[in-house]
Amino acid sequence: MADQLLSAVSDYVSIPESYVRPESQRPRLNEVIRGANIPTIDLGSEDELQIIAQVADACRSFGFFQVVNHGVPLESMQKMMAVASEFFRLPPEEKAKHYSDDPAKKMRLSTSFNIKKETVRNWRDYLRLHCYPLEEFVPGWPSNPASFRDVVSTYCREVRRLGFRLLRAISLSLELEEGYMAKVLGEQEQHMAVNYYPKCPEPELTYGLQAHTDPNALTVLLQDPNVAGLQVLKDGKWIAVNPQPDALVINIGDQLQALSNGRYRSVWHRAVVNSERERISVASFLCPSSSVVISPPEKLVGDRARPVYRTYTYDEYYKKFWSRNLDDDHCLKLFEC
Ligand SMILES: COc1cc(/C=C/C(=O)SCCNC(=O)CCNC(=O)[C@H](O)C(C)(C)COP(=O)(O)OP(=O)(O)OC[C@H]2O[C@@H](n3cnc4c(N)ncnc43)[C@H](O)[C@@H]2OP(=O)(O)O)ccc1O
Ligand SMILES: O=C(O)CCC(=O)C(=O)O
Ligand SMILES: [Fe+2]
Repeated sequence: MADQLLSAVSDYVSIPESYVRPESQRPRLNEVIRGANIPTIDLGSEDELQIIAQVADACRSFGFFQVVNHGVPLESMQKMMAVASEFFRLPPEEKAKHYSDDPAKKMRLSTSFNIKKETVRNWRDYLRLHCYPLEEFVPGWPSNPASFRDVVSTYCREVRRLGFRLLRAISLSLELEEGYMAKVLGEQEQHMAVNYYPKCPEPELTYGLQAHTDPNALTVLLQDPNVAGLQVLKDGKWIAVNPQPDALVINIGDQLQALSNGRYRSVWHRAVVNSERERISVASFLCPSSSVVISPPEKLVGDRARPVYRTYTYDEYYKKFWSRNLDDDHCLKLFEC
């Protein structure tokens, strides 16, 4: 029901019980490392070999990096954030038209993560869109704000181009042919989560989105340049990602961890909230289509007797992924040989 949306209420003075995590699962914000940040890679550099080396290093050590000079125009990023903000400011009755709890829907507005299933809620509303091929999905997207479809489809096209450019760099960084990952991952699906995290009066007690890894291949995250909230797990410690105004955040998803035979890492990350400011982020997920077979190339199996993970289809993987809780053990563990 649409009245479950956090954005249907103008301000909270305390958080309802249904959002309060048990003591042992709280974010412990005072223990988070600030000022360390994830690597930043300048994709505009003329030194391609250096870019590829930096990509290899970031994917191995953090599984996360920010990119600048990435080819997505700043204007397009700003318009995407503006239209997302306008969408969540629409009157509740307008947003209610898009509300659904059914995860199989290809366009829906919902709250938390999966309210039919979870025991504790997240401090988050989200709009989820299937984005590829655009001509199939755009007619089903919201038409209010009036510029929504134009702005979001332009942004989606640009992000897709960036995604394929990154897959090329990732292939080369693993000493594979430049088109290897794009070919193996096939005609990739593209999904978007527009995340809205309202101000939260008790941010120590809850999450925007609890710890998880992304089940897809590669994620491109646009975030509010002025409000931090994304945190990445590194060596057992949570590191706060400081947003850079012109940067996009890239992370390796589970499928690239499997295809690289464990060399590149799909790492745990989470979104926390704060009491001062709302935050918006826009996650674009490049996903293999469901029939794609995931198995690393011979070259990356190397001298080992067998790959780290057994061969599976993406369909098999994401059914398993969704049948668990988001913060259970790493889903790839269930596919180890
Ligand atoms: C953490 O957030 C994410 C998400 C992503 C996503 C990257 C992708 O790769 S998206 C590609 C996967 N496709 C979808 O999510 C489309 C929506 N779901 C479906 O089409 C189907 O549910 C299904 C995934 C194909 C499974 O179908 P079926 O076998 O018929 O079983 P169901 O009864 O539909 O679902 C099983 C179980 O999982 C729950 N669930 C399914 N999808 C989602 C979802 N998108 N979000 C939350 N929960 C989901 C469903 O409710 C069922 O739960 P039960 O307890 O009722 O069994 C990338 C990065 C991210 O951070
Ligand atoms: O909002 C964020 O910073 C993280 C979002 C995220 O990890 C996701 O949507 O998968
Ligand atoms: Fe994520």
